[in-house]
Amino acid sequence: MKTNRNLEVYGIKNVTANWNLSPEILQKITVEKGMGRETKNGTLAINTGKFTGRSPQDRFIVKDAYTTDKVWWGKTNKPVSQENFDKLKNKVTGYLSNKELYVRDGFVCADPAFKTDIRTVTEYPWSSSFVFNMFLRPSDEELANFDEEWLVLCAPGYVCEDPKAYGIRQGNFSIINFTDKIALIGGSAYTGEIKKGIFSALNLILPIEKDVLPMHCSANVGEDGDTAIFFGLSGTGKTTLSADPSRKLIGDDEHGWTANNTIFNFEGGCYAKAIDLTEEKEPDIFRAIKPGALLENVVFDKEGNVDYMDGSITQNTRVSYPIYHIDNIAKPSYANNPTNIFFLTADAFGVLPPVSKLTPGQAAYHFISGYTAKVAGTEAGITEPVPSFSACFGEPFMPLHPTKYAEMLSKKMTEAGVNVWLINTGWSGGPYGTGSRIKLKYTRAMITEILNGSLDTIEFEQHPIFGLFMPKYCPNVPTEMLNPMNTWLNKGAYISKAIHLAHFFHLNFEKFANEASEHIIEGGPLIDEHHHLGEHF
Ligand SMILES: Nc1ncnc2c1ncn2[C@@H]1O[C@H](COP(=O)(O)OP(=O)(O)O)[C@@H](O)[C@H]1O
Ligand SMILES: C=C(OP(=O)(O)O)C(=O)O
Ligand SMILES: [Mn+2]
Repeated sequence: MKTNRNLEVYGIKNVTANWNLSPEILQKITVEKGMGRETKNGTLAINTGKFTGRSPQDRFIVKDAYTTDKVWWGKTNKPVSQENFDKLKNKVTGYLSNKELYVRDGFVCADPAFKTDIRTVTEYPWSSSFVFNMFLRPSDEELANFDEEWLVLCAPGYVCEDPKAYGIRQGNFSIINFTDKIALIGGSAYTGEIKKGIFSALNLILPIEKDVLPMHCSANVGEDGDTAIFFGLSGTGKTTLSADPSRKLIGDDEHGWTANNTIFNFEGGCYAKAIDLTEEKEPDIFRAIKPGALLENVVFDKEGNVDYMDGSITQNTRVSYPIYHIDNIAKPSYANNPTNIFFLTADAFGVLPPVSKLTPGQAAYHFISGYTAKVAGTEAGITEPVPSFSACFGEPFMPLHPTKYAEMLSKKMTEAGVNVWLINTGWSGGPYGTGSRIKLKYTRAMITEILNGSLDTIEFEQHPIFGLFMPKYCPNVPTEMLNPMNTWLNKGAYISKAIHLAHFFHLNFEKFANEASEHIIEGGPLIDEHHHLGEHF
């Protein structure tokens, strides 16, 4: 059934709807309305207002017959009733009525077998530019056959005045309704809520209905067709490290792994961090910032020169652009099974080795644990790195129990015979504040050498506390940094910090211990929960 172009069916009345405007026109409108400005090279720059990052505490899922038994309810997936959702949706559609709105019909999932049409109705013109950049852009034919499956309603200007009466926490909210297939966003203009809302929806639908493993990862593919994927929480390097001129980019944030031994991108664009961006360090991303891209919360002077070092609005300055702003891309955005999987973690303690190889048990353990330090900005209230565990390297977006995803991943990894690596893109030489962040050029070199097969013949040594296997040598990387203990002045301090972190791992894993098999539990740190060192020490 084809969808017609009538917003009244959603309860949005008497509007001037601007349908599928081009990025050029949206940019013109945004500037004319004083909602944004052009930087020196003609890129549109806007401010997202009060929210410059996602607000995970205000993310809800409607608890109903479809979701009740499927969702892993708790702090991450908070329930809201159908009744409250309906009331709030009425408020939002009432608010959006009598306005000039921007509607975009696009889709997600680059593999045609999973194509899902999405209509996004936004209050602001530049939100529609974001959607153009980030979702997949239908051809004329696809547009003519557009068959709306999901609806995103994005009303940043609507702030709920009486949140308690609607079962929500505060004025802003992001709610997913799986039965009505609606993502309802109010009170926040942060564009990441739009993409991560639909991602969260796919993270339940795809594994349950389509036997596809959804992954919070970036992906690229080499000339020989060898695919690499990079899991990691926000700020760990998915976008940066997947933009590698020698490999074709598949996508920077959200992918599915199918039962047919392929992986595909959900999106049609990239959403990169812009803080401290330089052309020298990140040439592909820097050059992707041209007309069509959308800069968020960056600071620039009267002439429009952007100062990427300036984090005075937020550390989470961002830019979205369609994937074709990157030169070397896979077309369409899919490829065969990965041969290498990288788990990216930004360890704020300076404990984890910059590169290590994981056994299957360790891979499952670290995937379920999802250790990283949250870096400043992407989530409200985070201003300096905080150690955290986020199951599947993406807990805020995963509606199902983490072991569901872990089981699928384990099975696929074994079938595909893939190598799994843990890459610490965070600190070495001591904790955040005393040590320094591992240089991007060294992290890139480690990944390049792994992908070239240089580490296939290298000897590994086992980390005494984490049990991880660290290469003794890696071309183009200083040898002394490969074992993190060497980078600390005080070895005793290193060992006690490592034990401290191992203890955090054990504490966090307790909640999964009942579900996890012996072989997964053995993939954890070698010391037991009472700080006793194992035989390897
Ligand atoms: N060794 C490193 N590896 C990866 N990124 C690094 C490294 N050192 C610093 N960075 C910076 O960390 C940030 C990583 O962010 P990004 O790639 O956007 O992460 P994600 O896509 O996982 O959210 C970038 O700003 C990058 O320049
Ligand atoms: C856009 C986001 O993703 P990431 O930081 O992982 O790129 C986000 O988490 O808001
Ligand atoms: Mn990213």
